[in-house]
Order: sequence, then structure tokens, then C-alpha cells
Amino acid sequence: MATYDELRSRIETLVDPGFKKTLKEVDGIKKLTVGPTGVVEVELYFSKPGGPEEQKFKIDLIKLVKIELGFPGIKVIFSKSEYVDQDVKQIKYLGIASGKGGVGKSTVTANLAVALTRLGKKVGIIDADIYGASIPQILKVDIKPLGGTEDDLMIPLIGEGIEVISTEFFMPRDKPIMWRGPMLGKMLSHYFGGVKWADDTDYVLIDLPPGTGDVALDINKFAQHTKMLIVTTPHPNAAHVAVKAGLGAQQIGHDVVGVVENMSYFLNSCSNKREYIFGSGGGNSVANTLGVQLLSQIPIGQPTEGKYVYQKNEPAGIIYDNLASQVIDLLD
Ligand SMILES: Nc1ncnc2c1ncn2[C@@H]1O[C@H](COP(=O)(O)OP(=O)(O)OP(=O)(O)O)[C@@H](O)[C@H]1O
Repeated sequence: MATYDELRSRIETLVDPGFKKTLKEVDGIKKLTVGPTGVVEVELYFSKPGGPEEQKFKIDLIKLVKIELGFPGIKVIFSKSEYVDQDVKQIKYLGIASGKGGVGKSTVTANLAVALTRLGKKVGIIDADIYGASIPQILKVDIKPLGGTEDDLMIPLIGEGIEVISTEFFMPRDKPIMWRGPMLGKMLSHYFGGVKWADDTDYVLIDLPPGTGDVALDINKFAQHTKMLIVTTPHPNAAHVAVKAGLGAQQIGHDVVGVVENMSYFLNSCSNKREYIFGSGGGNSVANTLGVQLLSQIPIGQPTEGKYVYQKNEPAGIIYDNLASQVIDLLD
């Protein structure tokens, strides 16, 4: 059986596949002890915990410790590494959440991504709204089998210049999905650790399923510094649950950057007056309760004919461009 020092220095030479650097370089050993019976207990900071990389890494580690170094057993715990590789551009994640379905979260996600692209940013979207995945439709993504990289990362598909990874790509068409929380967690771990985004990607927006539960918690596990944008309509019912989603996100440590009120009003083209069809005040009330800004109020209306997203010269497009520049300030 090897000595403690030998054990430590050999483990330090293992390469973290996400950073492509040794555990020593990324300060990846949190704790390493050898028990009285010789069983090794090790806690590691790892770039991609919970995914296939973790499994492969664990097998290599066990082989090293048991076969090469002669220890009788090993227990390993992985947690997310906070290491920041200065050589690699860091992607910033923004989760788009709502309490209720149907308030326009996917519409806001897609149009915000398009507006960010107009402002010169490179954007990707994780469509994690497994019950109502609609990003591929909104961005007119031509769905086909995904390509992969040599190290088994999925290559996203593209719509409107935006890279998209969606639950829709992995499901039989026109069939309902009946999943429970843990399966969502597995899916998310693949989305966070298993996608090859373009090298110059600035932001990845995550279209979350409606609600306040499992997924926000899971995201916290995979990307602790994910910021959140809350979408609501002006109606008190939507606002009430949006507050819950926002407070839940804040409680587990996410930084809520602001609120978007969608379907705020209808601009009557005859009178040129705003009509508050779905009531008013929801966005402000959510923002005040969460202690953040109401960033945008988006009117009711469809994009110009033949388009799925608002163009830069139409009123909603201008509002989205304004939202995008605020988001850039809030994420930088
Ligand atoms: N500002 C708007 N004006 C008019 N229609 C809108 C607006 N925003 C969204 N919609 C429409 O409302 C419907 C619901 O929008 P969307 O799918 O984006 O909601 P969602 O919150 O993502 O819902 P879910 O989470 O249930 O999938 C869609 O038909 C969309 O086109």
C-alpha cells in the first residue's frame, strides 16, 4: 500500500475533463483521508459533477487507488468546482422562470436571445421546459439528429442564429412526457455538462419549466451562479405565483436580476391608448416584493406577419432591445 503523500500526489495528477487541467492545477482535492482499515475517503471539486464525465473519472480514480496503489477501498464525493479558468471565456447563465405556465416565458426567452444577438452577443438557449418545450418552434429550428464532438459533447442545433438544445430533440414527436423530478435533474446535468456551445458564447438562457420546484434547485447544483429573470403577467394570480418562484430562487442563492411583465397592455391602434386587458400592477408588485427592478412591460401582440420573433423596428422589438441592454449590464 502506498504512503499518504504518494496517494495525494498521484491523485493530483489526474486530469479534470472539463478544465483539461490536473486536480493540482485546479485545486480539486477538497479533503483526502485514509481510515484505520486503509479505506481512502476523498472529496473532490469537479467541473461536471453528476454527468457521464464523473462516472468515467471515478472509474479511473478507483483503478489508480485500488489497483496501482494497493488501497483496499475508496469512497468518493464530488461537488461542483468553483475554479475559474482565466484562459477560457466564461459563459454566463440566465434562467427564465415563472410561477405559472402560459405567461410567455418561452416567448420572452426566445425574443430576449434574438435581441441580445442583435446587440452583438453570442447566445445559446437550454430549453428545459420539458412539459411545454416550444423554443425550437419559436426560433424555427430545423430538428434533425444532433452531432457530437470527439469527447462526446452534443452539438446544439441553430435557429435565428441562436444555438439551441431542447428536450424536444430527444422525444418522439407528438407524444406526451410524464417525468418525475429526478429524471429532470438527470436531463439538466446533460444540458449543463454535455453541450459544446460555440467558443465565443457569451450567454446561455435557460427556459425553465413553470413552477417553483425541483429544477431551480437542480440548476443551483450545476451552475451555482445562475442568475434569474422572473416573467409574470399583470394579473394578480400570475404575480402571486411568480413571487413564489422568485423567492424560492433567492432562498437557494440565485441572484434574481429583475422582472419582465408580459402581455402588459394592448395598444389600441384607433385610439392610440393602452388597454389593460389582463389588469395591471402584477409586474410592479412582483418586483417590489423581490426587491428588484421591473425591467420591461411587453404589450400584447404578435410579431409582424410571417415572423415568429419580433423584429428590431417594431414596438415590441424595440422593448426587447432595451431589455437586452439592461440584461447585459446586469450580467456583466
Ligand atoms: N406579448 C404577447 N402577446 C401575445 N401573445 C403572446 C405574448 N407572449 C406570449 N404570447 C403567446 O402566449 C402563448 C404562451 O406563450 P409561451 O409558450 O411563451 O408561454 P410559457 O410561459 O412559456 O408557457 P409554458 O411554460 O406553459 O410553456 C403562446 O401562444 C404565445 O405566442
